[in-house]
Amino acid sequence: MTEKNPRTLLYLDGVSVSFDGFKALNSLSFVVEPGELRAIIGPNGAGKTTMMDIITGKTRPDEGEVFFKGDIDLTKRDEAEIAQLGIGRKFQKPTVFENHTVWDNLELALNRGRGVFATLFYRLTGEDKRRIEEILATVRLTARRDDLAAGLSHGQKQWLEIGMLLAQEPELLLVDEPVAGMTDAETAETAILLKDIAKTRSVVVVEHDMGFIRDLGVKVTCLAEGSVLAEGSIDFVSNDPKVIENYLGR
Ligand SMILES: Nc1ncnc2c1ncn2[C@@H]1O[C@H](COP(=O)(O)OP(=O)(O)OP(=O)(O)O)[C@@H](O)[C@H]1O
Repeated sequence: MTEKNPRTLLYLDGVSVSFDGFKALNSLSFVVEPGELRAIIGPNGAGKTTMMDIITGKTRPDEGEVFFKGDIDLTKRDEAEIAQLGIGRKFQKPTVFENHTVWDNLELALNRGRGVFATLFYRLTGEDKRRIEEILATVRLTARRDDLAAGLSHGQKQWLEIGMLLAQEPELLLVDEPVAGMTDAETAETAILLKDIAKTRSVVVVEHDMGFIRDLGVKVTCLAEGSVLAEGSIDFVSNDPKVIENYLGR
């Protein structure tokens, strides 16, 4: 049982969910503190995606507690409400608007909460522009601001989408396999970028790339068969015989 602290940003305890009798999550407990960057590793089918689905309200747990910012019960909220509460999710595949410029993608993301009609007549304030400039710098796309998103590399599209999520000012950002398909240079830059982002919010990143996880240099949680197998520094986790047997040694 995990001790619940009112300052804890995300708190999962004893979370289980089954699909057709198969336990995808099995009494999972997981805690993220404000401003924390956490890496999640684990074999295929370990429950990493299902855990993200539970946090974002896509899947309901059969059992267990899921709280955000101390006392907000996420199991009672739907996906839209959870996004509104400040939980952003980056899926594996980038879904940027290819035929719009980098700047316009960020402007659209900034306007997302305003509704279609309001957006049509909305003019960016100086503050909005300053915010977009800041996001461009964070996601390393200042020099590409006027280029169509279609012309970006795969890695840059991933960064743009992270920028679009930042426009929503999430307190918790969930990022699923961001470096899959990236070049080595982009992968190294993504580790720096996520560390920058985690200076102002919490980030949970799922990845299989162990070099990238090592670059992050943060606490790692290894999931297997729907629960936590090991948790701690990368050296601690990667030397755990259970982790070697279930994941690294495969
Ligand atoms: N909606 C669903 N219906 C049936 N089974 C599901 C569903 N979602 C997940 N599962 C099963 O639950 C298990 C956990 O899957 P999950 O996608 O969470 O693992 P994962 O750790 O994200 O794996 P990967 O690294 O391959 O993405 C898998 O065996 C999967 O087939």
